[in-house]
Amino acid sequence: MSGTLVLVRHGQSEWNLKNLFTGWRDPDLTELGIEEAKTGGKAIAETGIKFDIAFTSDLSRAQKTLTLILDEIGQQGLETIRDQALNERDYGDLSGLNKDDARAKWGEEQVHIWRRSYDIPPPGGESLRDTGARVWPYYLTEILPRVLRGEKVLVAAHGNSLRSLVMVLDKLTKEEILKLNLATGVPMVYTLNADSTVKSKDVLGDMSGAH
Ligand SMILES: O=C(O)[C@@H](CO)OP(=O)(O)O
Repeated sequence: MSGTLVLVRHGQSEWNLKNLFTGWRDPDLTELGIEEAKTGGKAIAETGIKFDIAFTSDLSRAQKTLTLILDEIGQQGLETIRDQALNERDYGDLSGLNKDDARAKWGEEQVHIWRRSYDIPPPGGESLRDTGARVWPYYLTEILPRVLRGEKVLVAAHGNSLRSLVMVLDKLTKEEILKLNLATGVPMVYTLNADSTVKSKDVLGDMSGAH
């Protein structure tokens, strides 16, 4: 029996809007972010999926996005597990800095490497590989077994914690993951085979504007 896994990045946060590195800091959603979460929820509602459980991180922007989605799909009160294993990549010393100021200081290329490379961490923070080293075991032990039992599972998390998952699910190389950006509030619907590989992937929205 194959279940369903829906991954969604939180809606725009105050610090996304201000163009600040966020990581484990905890800004709220913006008005636009609230709308994005609702739009993502409406898109899920159209599929008719009813979830058995939801997972989210320890950070408000992901938790609020989840609440807004659950409102839209009429599943308020769904059992939800919060865990910091799903938190955003820790941006270390860059947390709270403006991304354009960082480019001016360290150069466009270096900042892109810190933001999107697989194994080069920002100073004092986590690389995508480091992030995956906590997200992936959590997925394997807590989330995947439920999907393989046929449950429908919703995960509301973050740009880079989800990139680390998508990298493995979609079998992306280090080069391919460098180019992958996830849009805020756009759900990705996966069905899995019994061997845990991906059977289908459906993106409910537009990822092309993501940066
Ligand atoms: O600041 C962050 O924590 C992340 C997500 O917003 O930014 P980036 O897209 O640069 O990895």
